Amino acid sequence: MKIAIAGAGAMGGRFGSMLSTTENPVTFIDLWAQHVQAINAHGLLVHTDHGDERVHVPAYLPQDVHGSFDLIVLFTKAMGIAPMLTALKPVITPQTHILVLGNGIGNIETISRFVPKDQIIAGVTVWSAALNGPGEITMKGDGGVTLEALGSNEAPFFKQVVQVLQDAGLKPTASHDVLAAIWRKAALNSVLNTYCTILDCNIGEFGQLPDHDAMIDGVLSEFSQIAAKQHMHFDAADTKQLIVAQFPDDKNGLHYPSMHQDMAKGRKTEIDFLNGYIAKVGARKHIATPINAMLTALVHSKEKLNELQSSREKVATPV
Ligand SMILES: NC(=O)C1=CN([C@@H]2O[C@H](COP(=O)(O)OP(=O)(O)OC[C@H]3O[C@@H](n4cnc5c(N)ncnc54)[C@H](OP(=O)(O)O)[C@@H]3O)[C@@H](O)[C@H]2O)C=CC1
Ligand SMILES: CC(C)(CO)C(=O)C(=O)O
Repeated sequence: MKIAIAGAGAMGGRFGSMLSTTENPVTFIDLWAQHVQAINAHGLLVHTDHGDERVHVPAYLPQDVHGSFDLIVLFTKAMGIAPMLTALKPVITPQTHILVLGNGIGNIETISRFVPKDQIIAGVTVWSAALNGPGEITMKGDGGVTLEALGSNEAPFFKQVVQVLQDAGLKPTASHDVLAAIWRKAALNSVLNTYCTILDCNIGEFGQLPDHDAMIDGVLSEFSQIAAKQHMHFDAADTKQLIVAQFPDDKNGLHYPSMHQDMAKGRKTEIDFLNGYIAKVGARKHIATPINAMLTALVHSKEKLNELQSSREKVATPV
């Protein structure tokens, strides 16, 4: 199976590195030229629980990729999906399947604008990773993948994908209700990613805060109301269990969520696909979602402050 990782940052780097241990050829595709150059020059430097290694996988800018792929694993941010698929149009054929495991609600709808539903495999992952700089990632802790073929889980290609993920040690589980899994993961991210970003802490530290219970319950109760309105299966108690399961150091306790990483780098976050989605639907359907609306406003305010501070620094730096 010819595999491309489109968006070879933290998670793309992790999945590409692990998949490259199987017999299937892997190609990295990323928009960041310096990152692509570093991977091609020295391999991707990967810090793991078992030491450091260099992973040698060819990397390309989207406009330089040729040929076609059986599977494109999308690991851009939610807002990067449409630009990446637009750039990859020439290498997407009717045989190409797109696997999307990124965070947020609405990714399937975005991808459906580019390929028919039966070419999409959707899911979620609680593996974690951090992009340290060009050509270097950290991938520690434990995780898993939940996925479903939007065509049929009985399709031979889907079974092959599950086997390849299994061979790579990525711990896949085939699901028959991936939308419920996506909502559960989005709720987890709307708690962990958002609070850790606002409070500037990692997941283990958040778990030690005396008020973490009330903070979790506030977000999840509004998720429950919006899910019920949309006829979506959502179990707040089960989601809370999954959140609490991330606190130990050997799970994701030492991890700074991807939103925290984005904020630290002065990038836009995925807040509009998480708490922001709940607040937006709440406003449209006249359901009060004050907690998710306030958290969304706080994260957008931090993004704005980053922007103001960096433009002040630019003005202050002599040329
Ligand atoms: N990091 C983690 O531990 C986890 C992340 N996820 C999810 O996986 C997906 C990929 O995340 P992650 O690997 O952390 O991301 P990274 O920032 O490490 O990079 C992923 C890719 O997204 C692009 N990108 C980064 N920021 C932006 C932005 N503001 N706008 C558009 N494109 C951007 C990068 O492109 P460029 O080369 O141009 O920078 C890169 O190709 C996200 O949906 C994330 O929520 C899920 C589970 C865990
Ligand atoms: C690892 C995890 C689950 C932490 O919230 C995540 O999805 C992220 O960092 O975006």
